[in-house]
Amino acid sequence: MSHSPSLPDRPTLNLDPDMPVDERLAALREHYVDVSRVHDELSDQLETVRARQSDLREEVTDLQEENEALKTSSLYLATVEELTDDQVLLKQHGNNQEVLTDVSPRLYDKLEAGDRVAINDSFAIQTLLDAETDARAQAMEIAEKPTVTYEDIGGLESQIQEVREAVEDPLVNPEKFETVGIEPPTGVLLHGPPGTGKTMMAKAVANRTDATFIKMAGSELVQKFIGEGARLVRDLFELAAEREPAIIFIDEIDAIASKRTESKTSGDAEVQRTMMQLLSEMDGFDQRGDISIIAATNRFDMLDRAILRPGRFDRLIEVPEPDAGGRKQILSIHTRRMQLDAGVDLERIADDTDGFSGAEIESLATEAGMFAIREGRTEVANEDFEAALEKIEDEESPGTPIAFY
Ligand SMILES: Nc1ncnc2c1ncn2[C@@H]1O[C@H](COP(=O)(O)OP(=O)(O)OP(=O)(O)O)[C@@H](O)[C@H]1O
Repeated sequence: MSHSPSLPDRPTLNLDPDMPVDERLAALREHYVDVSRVHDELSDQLETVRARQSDLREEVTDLQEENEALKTSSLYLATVEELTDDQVLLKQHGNNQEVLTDVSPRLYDKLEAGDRVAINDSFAIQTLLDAETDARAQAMEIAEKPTVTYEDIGGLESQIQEVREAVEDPLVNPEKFETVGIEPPTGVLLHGPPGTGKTMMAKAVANRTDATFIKMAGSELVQKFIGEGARLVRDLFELAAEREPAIIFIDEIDAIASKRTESKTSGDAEVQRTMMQLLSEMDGFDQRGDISIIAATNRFDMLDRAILRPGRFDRLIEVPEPDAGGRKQILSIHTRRMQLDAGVDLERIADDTDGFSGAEIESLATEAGMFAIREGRTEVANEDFEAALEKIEDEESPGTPIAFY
């Protein structure tokens, strides 16, 4: 190594047996002095090397820490749009921001338009995602702490109560179940028309329990990640185990757990494998600790009953379309940050919106706000809600299924 100091010459001793004794003694003394000197020199060198070793050890520890920090800090995902002469045009996922960034020639050679990459805060490419990581990152939505709370959900008091008992209590007070001597439900299935607050409820429990919220959409497993469904389901449970306490939310579970159809296409076999993986993950579930599973569907009638057996999705909660009281609450929630004219009668609007889901009521409120802006007003008036209602009703052309529940 270039840093190592050169070793001192080894002292030599030439003792001629014919030499007189006093000369041999003198030679030995001299040799002893040489050896002592070399010993001292070597000791010094050893000390220097030890000091250097300890410096290097410290450096290694620092680098390891830095490496860990780099590995654990959050990265964003982006897609390579174009490669210019020596730069890369990226589009960040989520906000669609486009950036031009420099890359090392080594990485540049590996990149192609369409590749997905992980980038840091300064848009520097950290890694090219392989198909596996890519699918995992895309198929799952992970939120450390979703912001939705029970107060943001209108009109589902009894459903919220049931969800709290079935999911929140086992996570927060597991001893309650132990004392009584019952097993908490394994999985909770929320079923009801689209846009009625099923996802919100799952997020609100995660918020309340400080659990990581991990969402996977059943439809994406079978449409987007063909051939990878079963592996992604395994990954989903593995990830939850790494992040526990965690709430796994499987949206549109009907896409992977529908009653078996007559046809025997390869697509069906794939869906079947994905469902079998889900069932086997759930069957081996009790050792998993702080993980809860919530699934949602708006096609309850289509479900394969195998997933509803005890130990699987054994707690069913119906989330219906809101009634007038519920609609009024949802309207208040979605207009609470809006400036409303004193003439706005939420009760009347709730009566006029029979058949609307929570999501549709939210768009009604936004639409009314848009009408006010268009009129140059800052307060939203009754007429804006009326105009919004008319617009939404016009858009629902006959024959378009809003809800196929
Ligand atoms: N009960 C509700 N209270 C307040 N807002 C609601 C309610 N239901 C729906 N919303 C609004 O509609 C949006 C969509 O709701 P959510 O995603 O929870 O519906 P969902 O039942 O999971 O729908 P889907 O079956 O289509 O996945 C929410 O972000 C919220 O703004």
